[in-house]
Amino acid sequence: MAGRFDLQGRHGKSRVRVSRVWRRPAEAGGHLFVEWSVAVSVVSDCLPSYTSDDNSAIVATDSIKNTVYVKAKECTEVVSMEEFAVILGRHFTSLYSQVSEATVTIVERPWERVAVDGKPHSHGFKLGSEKHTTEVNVKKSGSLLINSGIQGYSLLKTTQSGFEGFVRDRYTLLPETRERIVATEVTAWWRYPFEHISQLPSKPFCFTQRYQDVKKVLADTFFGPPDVGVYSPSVQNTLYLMAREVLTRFPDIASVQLRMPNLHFIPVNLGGKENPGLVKFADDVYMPTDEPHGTIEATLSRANSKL
Ligand SMILES: O=c1[nH]c(=O)c2[nH]c(=O)[nH]c2[nH]1
Repeated sequence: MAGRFDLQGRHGKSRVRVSRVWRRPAEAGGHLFVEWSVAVSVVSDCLPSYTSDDNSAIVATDSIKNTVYVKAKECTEVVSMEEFAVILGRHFTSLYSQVSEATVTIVERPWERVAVDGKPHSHGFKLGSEKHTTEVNVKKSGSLLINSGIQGYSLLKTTQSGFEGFVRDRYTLLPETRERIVATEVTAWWRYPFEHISQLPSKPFCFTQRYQDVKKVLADTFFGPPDVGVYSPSVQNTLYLMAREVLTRFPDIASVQLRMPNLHFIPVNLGGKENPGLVKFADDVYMPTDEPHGTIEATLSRANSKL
């Protein structure tokens, strides 16, 4: 077989759901709570398990799943999802000689502390919408890649958006406009600059704070100032300004990728022979639809980045 085929495999466990509570007293801010869906995938030298009945090198995916709970238990101090992913990646690549590489992906369920009578509750949470995600790759050498992101960040504004000057040919029906609703569900990914375990910051929780900061910069740029907003000539331009602001504000983010579907709100004009002008659109009644929708995405990196 050797020489004829090149076999590369990986295995792991997906959708390992784990929650953890860190029980701080109310005076210290109350309980911290997270719910994560973890996926672990290892590159492991266990080729005989593919080509024969020899499973002797396989770290069972069931053991991989168990490890997620063991490590969660061991995290007696608060950790961010990025740190937890690094802990798992280091574990698999250091404990098992046959594992050369591990990729750990985590999606957080967005439980948010509730406020009762305007006061943050010490142990009450409600589910939010957009999700923090991370994908961490750890190699046996200690080399590292950390990407984090946001999924399902739904943003909409009712004005200060238009679309003009695009190609007009025999296929074009869309009227030009300087007044429309723009809505999207942002997916963002960005890369942190740490390329080796030894470069990781020791300050706990900085990844979580950075997620909150990026989220705010994305939304603030999308919306503009609260009273007047900011005009968007296209989703493309708004996407670029959002990405540029992330790189400008956070020098340690090397590149950012944004996917922003254009979720259409179509002007409603109804009328027939007998009832012309039954509903005449005056920037008021729309038909929302996400099928079909525009797809707009781009990656912005620093020009001199080696990444
Ligand atoms: O902001 C937009 N970008 C497009 O590329 C596009 N295409 C389209 O039909 N509407 C829009 N809007």
